[in-house]
Amino acid sequence: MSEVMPEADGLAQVRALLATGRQPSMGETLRVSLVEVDRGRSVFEGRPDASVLNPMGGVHGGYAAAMLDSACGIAAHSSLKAGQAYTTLELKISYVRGLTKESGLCRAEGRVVSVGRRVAFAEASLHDERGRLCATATSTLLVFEAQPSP
Ligand SMILES: CC(C)(COP(=O)(O)OP(=O)(O)OC[C@H]1O[C@@H](n2cnc3c(N)ncnc32)[C@H](O)[C@@H]1OP(=O)(O)O)[C@@H](O)C(=O)NCCC(=O)NCCSC(=O)Cc1ccccc1
Repeated sequence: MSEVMPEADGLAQVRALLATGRQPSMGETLRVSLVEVDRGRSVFEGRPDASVLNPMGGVHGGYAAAMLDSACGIAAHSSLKAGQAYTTLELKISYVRGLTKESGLCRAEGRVVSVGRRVAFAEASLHDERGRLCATATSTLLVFEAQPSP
């Protein structure tokens, strides 16, 4: 994204991605989509199915982790100035309720807590189609100067 619009701020970059209607490859693999973005806020949706189960038959914990990491990351991205980049340093997940292939359309909403010169903090929560809280996350992200593309 920042490679495509390096002169734009984070919100403009994410909005440009949203406008294409395409998802990065991880989103395509998991069939998880960014559906909303504002400055400091993002929403992802996904419908877990039989392709994302763990050996116990529940939804693999990585599915919710991927949605929550994405929600925290894009919430932080949308708060950045032009020329800044970021990456997740740490992600803490609380699995409150198990997801199943019957959970329906799940929504992960991310929110930035603070953005400093070097570190951003974000949090996210994931609800199932019935509106039940299934998982929460807190994330620490490193903010750094974007490297120009070679
Ligand atoms: C069950 C508990 C851990 C604890 O809940 P508590 O503190 O006791 O709370 P509470 O009693 O309020 O129950 C809440 C609701 O849960 C239901 N329920 C309760 N017990 C069971 C049960 N035994 N089985 C099924 N459901 C149970 C209970 O009826 C209630 O539902 P209801 O309101 O009646 O409709 C809950 O926090 C949870 O499910 N977290 C999600 C964990 C998760 O999904 N982790 C990620 C996947 S792991 C992975 O992938 C790693 C891996 C990968 C690859 C290879 C190997 C491994």
